[in-house]
Amino acid sequence: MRYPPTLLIIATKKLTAECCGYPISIFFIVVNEFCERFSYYGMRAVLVLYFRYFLLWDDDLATSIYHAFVALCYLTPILGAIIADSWLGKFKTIIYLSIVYAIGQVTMAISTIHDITDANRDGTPDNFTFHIALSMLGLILIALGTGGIKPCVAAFGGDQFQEHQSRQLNTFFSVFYLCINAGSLLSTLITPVLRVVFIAGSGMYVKTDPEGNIMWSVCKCIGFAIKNRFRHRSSSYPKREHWMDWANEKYDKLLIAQIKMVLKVLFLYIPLPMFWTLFDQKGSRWTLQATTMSGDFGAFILQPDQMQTVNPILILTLVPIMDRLIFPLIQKCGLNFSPLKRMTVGMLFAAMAFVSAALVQIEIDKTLPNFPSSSESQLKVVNTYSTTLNVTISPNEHLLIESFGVQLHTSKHTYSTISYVKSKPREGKNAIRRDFVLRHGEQWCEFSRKFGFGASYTFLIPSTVFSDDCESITEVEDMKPNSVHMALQIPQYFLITTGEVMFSVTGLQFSYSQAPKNMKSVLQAGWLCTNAVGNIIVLIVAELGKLPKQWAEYLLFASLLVAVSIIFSIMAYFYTYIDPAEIEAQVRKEQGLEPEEMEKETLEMEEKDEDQKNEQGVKQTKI
Ligand SMILES: CC(C)C[C@H](NC(=O)[C@@H](N)CC(C)C)C(=O)O
Repeated sequence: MRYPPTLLIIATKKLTAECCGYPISIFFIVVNEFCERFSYYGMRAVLVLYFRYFLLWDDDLATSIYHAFVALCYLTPILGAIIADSWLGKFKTIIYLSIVYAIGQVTMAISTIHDITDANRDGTPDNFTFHIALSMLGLILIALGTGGIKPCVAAFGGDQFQEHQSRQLNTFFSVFYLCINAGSLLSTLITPVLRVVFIAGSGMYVKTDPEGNIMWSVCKCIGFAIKNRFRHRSSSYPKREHWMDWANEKYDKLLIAQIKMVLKVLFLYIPLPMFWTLFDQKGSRWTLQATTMSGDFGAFILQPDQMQTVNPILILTLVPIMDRLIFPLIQKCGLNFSPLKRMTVGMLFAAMAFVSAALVQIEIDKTLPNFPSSSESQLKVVNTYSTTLNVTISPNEHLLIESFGVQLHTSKHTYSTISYVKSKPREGKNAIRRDFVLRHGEQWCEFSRKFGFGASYTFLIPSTVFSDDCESITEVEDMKPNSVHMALQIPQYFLITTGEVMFSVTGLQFSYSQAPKNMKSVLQAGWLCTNAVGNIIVLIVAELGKLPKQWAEYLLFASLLVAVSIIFSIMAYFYTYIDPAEIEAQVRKEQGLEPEEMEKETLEMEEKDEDQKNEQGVKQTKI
């Protein structure tokens, strides 16, 4: 059916100002995302330290609450999407939830002021319950804010593009991802929150109206289809093409078609959390791995947690390389590297990253001392006597003996235990050189020592220490310095980030392109939920305990992801890419309805193209 030209020129979609083919409003959206991620990652970077050193929680509790918070941040997008798509629209949802977000950050900041409850001014809060309650409230508000706006911002960005800007729309998601990572990278350096920028662009946005309580209608429609199917379960009723067609009696064909599209994509998401389970271990297992490595890069010393910044740095370089070089090259070679294939390859890269982490771990394990197990004891014997002594230890097969510094002979002599070390010093601590000053009344002496990262030392101070100016101090190396360099983690970071570019950037884009117009935020929320589930899996694995050997755990995760990627590739094989707008137009046509304004515009564009092709030079004006 063709429409008369008078109808075709009715374009109600707001005409957006363009720059290099992109709507100008996009600028405000990507800057907003930059600021939001800046604020989020800036706070997240110090969260575990806050739990550990301010609230004085132990490592396990701090890690669990941290992952629970991250999971909550990626679950709340469902709420944000419902509010946006059914009630407020994306623009207002972003504004209102940003306010919630800002209140959360302020609450969190107040919770860190220990003076509030430190009545005796001893530097320690007197009422931990107050600080814990306030910080939990702050975190919940932040999770609501960040999670709530996250699915809307990506979808809102996508909404700014018109039909003829599909190439720019794809690039937008890459630029969007670049901003996420630039924001997270810079947040470690600077802190102001500049979310005002988003409101500044208000007049330029295409603001699509929410279409009523869409989520409620979706739930009712699905519920009805299931009930109706059950009622007609007898074989005497003819089968229908899709189980959602059992809602035909009561619900609009268009809504049913839209639900089918969303369900198809959500089904495809089922195996995806496994990718995030591996990806999010950068912040936990990989950082712990880095604590047993040397961060001495000569010109600078890298702390284990700083190693994580390699990820956003690599994103900033890899996204343009992939977009401009690798993907076009693959296309030129005639290979069809479709979005779902990219995501599968992304998963395989993440699995390879874990194999690389396992290899590094094996190297590290070779350098680690033998720590006593629960059925063993560790004994250190230091001979400070002037001659060699013979030490006899009664036979005991469970005794693990190590001697340090001075000679130890096992024969007949008593020995003394100096210290007991169960693990490597945390966070790879130990500065390169330390100066010590020993004082006793008026007497003092000074000495200086060079230490290795992750090493542990004992100093034996004899009674003659002040008379020989600290010369007689004996240094005992309890534990050797970390000898495996942190640079060895770079390959695993490179592999996981390459995987991320293929998986995450593509997933973001795919979720937008396959969603019906009124459910774009919902699918973005579904996509973000895969991350939440991934974090919950990390939580469960961390709580259930791990394999005795860390490298084996890395290999287990790698194998699981390979298995999941095979399942995903099979599911992807049966997935047919759709153009939601086309399907919606077709259903409308079948129902004898007028095409939507958007579609009129599409038709207008098509008309234009046709006109140009025919070289008729007929110009159409939009009013
Ligand atoms: C897509 C999201 C689940 C995660 C995304 N994260 C990243 O882009 C990371 N490379 C950032 C890095 C600092 C961990 C996000 O939107 O934050």
